[in-house]
Amino acid sequence: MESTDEHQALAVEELAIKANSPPTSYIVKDSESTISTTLPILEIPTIDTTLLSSSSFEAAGELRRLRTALRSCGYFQAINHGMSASFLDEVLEVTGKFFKLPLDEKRTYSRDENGIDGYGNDVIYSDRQTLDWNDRLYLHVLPESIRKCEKWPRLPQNFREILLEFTERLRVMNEIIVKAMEKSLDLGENCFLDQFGKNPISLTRFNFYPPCPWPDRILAVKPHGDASGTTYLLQDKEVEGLQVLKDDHWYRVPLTPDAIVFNCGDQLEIMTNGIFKSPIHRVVTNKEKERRSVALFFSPELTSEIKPAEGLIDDKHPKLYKSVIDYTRNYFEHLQNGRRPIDALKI
Ligand SMILES: O=C(O)CCC(=O)C(=O)O
Ligand SMILES: [Fe+2]
Repeated sequence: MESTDEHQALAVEELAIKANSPPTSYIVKDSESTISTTLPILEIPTIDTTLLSSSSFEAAGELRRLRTALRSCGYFQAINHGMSASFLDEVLEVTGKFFKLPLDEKRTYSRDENGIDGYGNDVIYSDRQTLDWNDRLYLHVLPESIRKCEKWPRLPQNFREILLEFTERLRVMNEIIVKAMEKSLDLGENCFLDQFGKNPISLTRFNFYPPCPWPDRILAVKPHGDASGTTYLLQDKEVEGLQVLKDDHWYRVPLTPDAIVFNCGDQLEIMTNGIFKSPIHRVVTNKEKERRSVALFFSPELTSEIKPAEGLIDDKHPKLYKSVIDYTRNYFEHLQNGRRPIDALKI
């Protein structure tokens, strides 16, 4: 178990069993991050989703809290989102069941060389890359025309049904939240929604993090800002791991039973001319326990031009980002080469 190539061909779940020393390609370089699991907890506000779209007196206060949260750290926890606790349990349960299938079965859904959808781990762009201690399944769900149905697990049997339901619930919630963002910044209706286009893209990432014997040297997901417009995360109920960089310090994101963790992605940072932050976050590993999470990313349709909203730009607030079409195209390559993809668009 010494050669780098050999490690790269393995699923992380296999490495977790076979490696008897930390695999070189997974060890975090000193310059990248100092890993600690004993950090302060990030106080992220709780936002009532239903209240955001109501016309009640309290709605204005909720919109202000939303704006404050997204300006300061780009995160909040959404409650009152209409999904029952038992449904969210099912989402985590089908995720766990999929990753517990035999490796050979999971590999029938392996990602194609140039594709995104399917089962696998980090795509290798260079031999200096640091790999993540994470097996994952990526599936596009919306628009229907871009689904790669052959990568959708047939087991567990209710997997597809749960994925469709979860996506539909979050699609509706995303519209409420994006509209609330427009309102909170006093922008015209649909100013951001129009940039998402008629057929926004939804991409789901099912994450499985096996226990890692070297949590102080290996990260489960290295620091990144999401490529999306908006991200909705269902965290494991018992095992923490997500950390966020705020004012140059790392904080732990608390577990949020029955809540959905929201964060802005890079494309929303661009649309808001940097007012809302796409937070840098990472995931640490756990020595004893495995962890699951499900992230759902909404992005503008591929032909849509993403740009800072006109209403946010004036003499005092110049445009900070160039316009871009298909932001996600070069995202992974930049990221895996240690660059922050959004920096390439800064004016
Ligand atoms: O597993 C988590 O808590 C977060 C995962 C994440 O950041 C991602 O999938 O982009
Ligand atoms: Fe992320």
